[in-house]
Amino acid sequence: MKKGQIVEGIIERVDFPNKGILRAEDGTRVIVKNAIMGQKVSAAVNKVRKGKCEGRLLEVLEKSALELPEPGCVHYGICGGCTFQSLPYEEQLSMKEQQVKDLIDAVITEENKGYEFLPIKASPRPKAYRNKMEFSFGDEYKDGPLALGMHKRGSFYDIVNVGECQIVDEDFRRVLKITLEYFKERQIPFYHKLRHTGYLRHFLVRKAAKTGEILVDLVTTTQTDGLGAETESILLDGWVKALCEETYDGVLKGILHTKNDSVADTIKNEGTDILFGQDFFYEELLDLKFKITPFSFFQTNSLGAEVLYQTAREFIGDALDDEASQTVFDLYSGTGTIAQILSPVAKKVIGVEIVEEAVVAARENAALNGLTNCEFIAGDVLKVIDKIEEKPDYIVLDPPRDGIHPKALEKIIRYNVPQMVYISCKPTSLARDLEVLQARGYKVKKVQCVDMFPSTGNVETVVLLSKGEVDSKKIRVEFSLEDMDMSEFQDGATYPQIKEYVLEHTGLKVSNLYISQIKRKCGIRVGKNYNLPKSEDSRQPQCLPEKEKAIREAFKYFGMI
Ligand SMILES: C[S@@+](CC[C@H](N)C(=O)[O-])C[C@H]1O[C@@H](n2cnc3c(N)ncnc32)[C@H](O)[C@@H]1O
Repeated sequence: MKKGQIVEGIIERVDFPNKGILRAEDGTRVIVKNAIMGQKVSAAVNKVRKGKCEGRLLEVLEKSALELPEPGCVHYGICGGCTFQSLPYEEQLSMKEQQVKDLIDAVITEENKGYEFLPIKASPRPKAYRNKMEFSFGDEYKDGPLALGMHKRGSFYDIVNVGECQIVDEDFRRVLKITLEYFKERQIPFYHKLRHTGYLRHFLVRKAAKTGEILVDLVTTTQTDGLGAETESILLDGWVKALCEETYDGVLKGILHTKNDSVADTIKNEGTDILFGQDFFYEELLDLKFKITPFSFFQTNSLGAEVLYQTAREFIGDALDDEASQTVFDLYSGTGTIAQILSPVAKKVIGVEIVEEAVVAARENAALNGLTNCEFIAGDVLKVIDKIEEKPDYIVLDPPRDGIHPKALEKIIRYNVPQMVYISCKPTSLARDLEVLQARGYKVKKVQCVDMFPSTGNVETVVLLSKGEVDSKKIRVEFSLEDMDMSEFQDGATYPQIKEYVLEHTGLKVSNLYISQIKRKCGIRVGKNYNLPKSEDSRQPQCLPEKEKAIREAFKYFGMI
């Protein structure tokens, strides 16, 4: 198989999250992203590495028998947001369930083979389920009119207007439409990612499912020279007026303006002004109230989150015997949702979360809910757990997509608690961490998927882990980092892994050359002659400071520095 070759075939299956597998005529398996099981497609091979072949979807030649006659959204196929909109919801659920089961079965040890894989739980709303969207400004095609919506499928630059988006409700669509029309009429320039010029970048909308409260945030650069006769404050005042006039009274709680001049294509908080109202809103989950600020983590499907937390609570309920005397650790606690849900059944809950703003919100939320046995600590789990004096009887883990840092996982395992619940939003990282946990004596008891992201390839998984019959308090378990399979993380963290991490966390694309430059700066071994200049005085492009920072962050994550 060669790069550039065109292949045709039927998609045999789809691996997590959206990797269609096509069997080419010569028997080679080609990964075709965004294809659906049963579709006949053509693809252009764009990567051939170590026996793995990837292709870019060119055309769907024949629909799959599984697909609906009409997809559920007019933007389907163009918008990069939803891959599985054309599959009936039941099919989406069984596909995700199978993908997670396959990933877990591939790592499950012989003695854990009898674990219970419970049927997937559906999102209470398969449509209009999101409480948060990050829309981008751009043009629909080169030098086309202003657009505000999602990235086109497979494009880093082009934006598609998503005025009829089905995974949000009418209020999202209304504020989106008002905002696009307002800035389009005034011909306000969008931030051009290649030229680094322009003003409008992103539009963040959050709406609570239970309270109906809305918070919006316009993210711009500080480049106000393109605003013509209008000064920035007149322009923004007009936008606020337009939103307030056309949005129902009382539900629009705050209109914010965030300035961000970073090269990375992610929403960052470099200073936020309140243009109207307040910079927070309230949501309710399982009879508890939560204050949410623009940049702190909160599950994006509120009703689905209730199902997720209920599932975790049921698993924990099975495990906590003498509830009133147990100390529970909620690691990676965000705004403290899980801690507060567990508070009534524990002596004390300690949450650890890296985002300071989320910790402040968690404390406020606990007070708001009248809970007095929750403590929240700001910092990296890896470091904070060395400083906590109390020992947990029970641990709940809800890490970010990359899973748990191996050194943090080691420290967590050292607590030797009899039971843990692991909530994961990325089954591939979950499977990796389960391998370590099993090797350290944890048994996988139960696994259940909860669909929080209908029409997309993502899914949450809840796992109950147990030390089995072993009385953990009497056993001293010795292990060291040398015993662990750290190959994925040590200076062996591969270039593709570093690139993926940087892209996922900052939106920046970095080259092998830049990674190797920063490796050298950090004193990390670089493969012999890897991207060395051909001669001493030859000039190579130098890594921009922002990309250097992102690469260093990745090195830190992988424990390389
Ligand atoms: C999937 S969220 C879970 C949040 C919370 N449990 C919930 O359900 O709302 C993961 C959280 O881990 C936090 N986080 C990421 N890396 C961390 C680290 N190294 N130490 C502590 N928290 C971290 C993120 O900021 C985020 O709030």
